[in-house]
Amino acid sequence: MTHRPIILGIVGDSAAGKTTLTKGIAQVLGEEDVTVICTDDYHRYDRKQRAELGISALHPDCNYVDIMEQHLSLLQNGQPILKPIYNHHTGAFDPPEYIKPSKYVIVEGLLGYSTRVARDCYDVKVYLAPPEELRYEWKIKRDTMKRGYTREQVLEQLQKRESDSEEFIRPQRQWADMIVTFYPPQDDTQEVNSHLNVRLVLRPTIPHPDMTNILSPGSDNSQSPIRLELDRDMSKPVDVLEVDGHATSEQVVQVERVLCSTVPTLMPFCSREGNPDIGKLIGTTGETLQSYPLALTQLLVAYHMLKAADIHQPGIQS
Ligand SMILES: Nc1ncnc2c1ncn2[C@@H]1O[C@H](COP(=O)(O)OP(=O)(O)OP(=O)(O)O)[C@@H](O)[C@H]1O
Ligand SMILES: O=C(CO)[C@H](O)[C@H](O)COP(=O)(O)O
Repeated sequence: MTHRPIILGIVGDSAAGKTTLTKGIAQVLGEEDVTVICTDDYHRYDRKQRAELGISALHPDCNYVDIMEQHLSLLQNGQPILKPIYNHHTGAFDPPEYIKPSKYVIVEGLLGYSTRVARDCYDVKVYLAPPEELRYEWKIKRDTMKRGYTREQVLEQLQKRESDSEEFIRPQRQWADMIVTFYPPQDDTQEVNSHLNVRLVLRPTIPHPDMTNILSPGSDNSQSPIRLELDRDMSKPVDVLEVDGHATSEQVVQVERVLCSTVPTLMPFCSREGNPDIGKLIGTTGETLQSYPLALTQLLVAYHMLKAADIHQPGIQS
């Protein structure tokens, strides 16, 4: 019998942090159990053709959205796919690869929630929405260091793509179960990336863990480095979990405890169990950073994957 994998979507604009979050979650779930698909592989044109046609990679017409949908449906049914490969170093396509889905599949990319068929394939949907200034900074550093662009070329691209970002990328926020925004603390715009705060918008489209006991009843939590608040997102009511970059290990452990009390299989991945890699990321200049806000984000997403596995794959979870 073919087991149906649990599928996580991670969508957001270019350099919003999708690959970084994907790597962290795969590390939490165990890389041998995770298949990662990047939807950049479904680009219709290579870099040279896009420049000639004057079309951006963000436009649905610049992508084989139909093949992406078909592959998502196959993966959802536990079937293998023959996936194209877009190579960011050469700006061209490599020979396709044959992929069999593991227990968990993470699909990250630009247009993952752009159609109903695609959206219906995910168990958990995350959208990344850093402030545009931070995203620009990340994109300039990443594209100049890893994709062979000059700073001027990246800035020109960002400017040219803005209308497609507005029309095709940002509206996908509405379909997410969880919206993740890393941002620098207000009092320090030069804050290093490991101390960024995170704002997690939790939509009631999936059952989130009950975190009310991390609040001291009756007290004002506005000054606390970890806060649970009620708010609105796209005019709909949501819960918001805020974690400041300077939250201490003890405070973070409190939240980890809440997550692990409902999903004990998450326990080995928590920082209190001595998982040294949780929250680690490679910075834009290749340096290794560690962030508690990132660690908690990874754990919360992993929590939802493990919960979904409990429901859809009973018996095969370790
Ligand atoms: N949470 C974070 N904290 C600090 N730095 C981050 C974070 N997320 C991403 N970055 C930095 O931003 C850069 C771009 O991130 P990443 O490659 O994950 O984006 P992406 O959304 O996958 O981009 P693309 O879609 O263009 O491939 C990374 O090189 C990393 O240094
Ligand atoms: O928006 C992007 C997501 O990564 C890239 O710009 C797009 O995939 C094209 O890649 P490249 O710039 O390497 O040709």
